[in-house]
Amino acid sequence: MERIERHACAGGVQEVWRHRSGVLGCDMRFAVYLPPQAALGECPVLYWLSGLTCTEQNFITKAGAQRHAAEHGLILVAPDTSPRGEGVADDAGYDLGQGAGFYVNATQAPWAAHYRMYDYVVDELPALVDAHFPTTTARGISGHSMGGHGALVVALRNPGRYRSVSAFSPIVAPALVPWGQKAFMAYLGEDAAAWAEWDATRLVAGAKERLPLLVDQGEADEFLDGQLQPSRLQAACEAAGHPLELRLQPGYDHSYYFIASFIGDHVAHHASALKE
Ligand SMILES: N[C@@H](CCC(=O)N[C@@H](CSC=O)C(=O)NCC(=O)O)C(=O)O
Repeated sequence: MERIERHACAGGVQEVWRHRSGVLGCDMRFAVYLPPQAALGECPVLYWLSGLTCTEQNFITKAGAQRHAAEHGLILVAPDTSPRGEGVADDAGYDLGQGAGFYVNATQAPWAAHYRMYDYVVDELPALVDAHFPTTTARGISGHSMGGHGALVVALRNPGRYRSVSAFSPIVAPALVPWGQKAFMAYLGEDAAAWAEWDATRLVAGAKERLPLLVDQGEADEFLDGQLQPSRLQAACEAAGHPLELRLQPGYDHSYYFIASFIGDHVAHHASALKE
């Protein structure tokens, strides 16, 4: 593992690391923010999953989360959004292939050889982070759009592993919208049953743990009706009795300006669960 960036930030340190991923079969980068408290002892970790077209850079350069993490003593970890490299399958579209891993384990050629972002986020990355940084066992997970879908699915599929979960503008029902349908057809094939395992609105009904979901959604989001459809998550949560706080924010779009406006609330939400 090699550190390739280090910047003083909000009293702590923002770093970017490169490592060989055995799960993905390629070199990967992830960002880690170490708050000032990490110099003195162990801190809980909040994982952030970014959206389509992102790398590990978007969140750390645009969201302004570091000052909130410093206030609450949380380590932030933000991985890249897919495997990458010359030998890794790709697509001409921005919504499939490199930059668009969708946090699933692909089963179909040519994607299955490298696209296992779920295993990477759930197992390989936390093991690496815990081995190299001063972490407690307390973990939260959040994300945006494709990464919001990823955060919800990862938390719902892993009862007991995360103490908190939240999302900005998540793709809540990927099996029913164009972004998700394109990715799932490519990565998972035609079997609808396989798709349901990666769809938050389908997973809520059978969730083994009723971990409260915090979701922020901009009402002026250009993808709201076509790709995001948060009312589907609301209906699924109501039917299952799953706690959901869905906050519709007037005037906000899909961008990181929206995330930057409310990331403080999300970090505080995670901190209250992670520091219990
Ligand atoms: N057509 C756009 C789509 C890309 C886009 O909007 N990406 C979002 C996430 S969308 C869902 O996962 C994003 O986070 N972009 C990066 C950023 O820094 O804003 C395009 O290709 O521009």
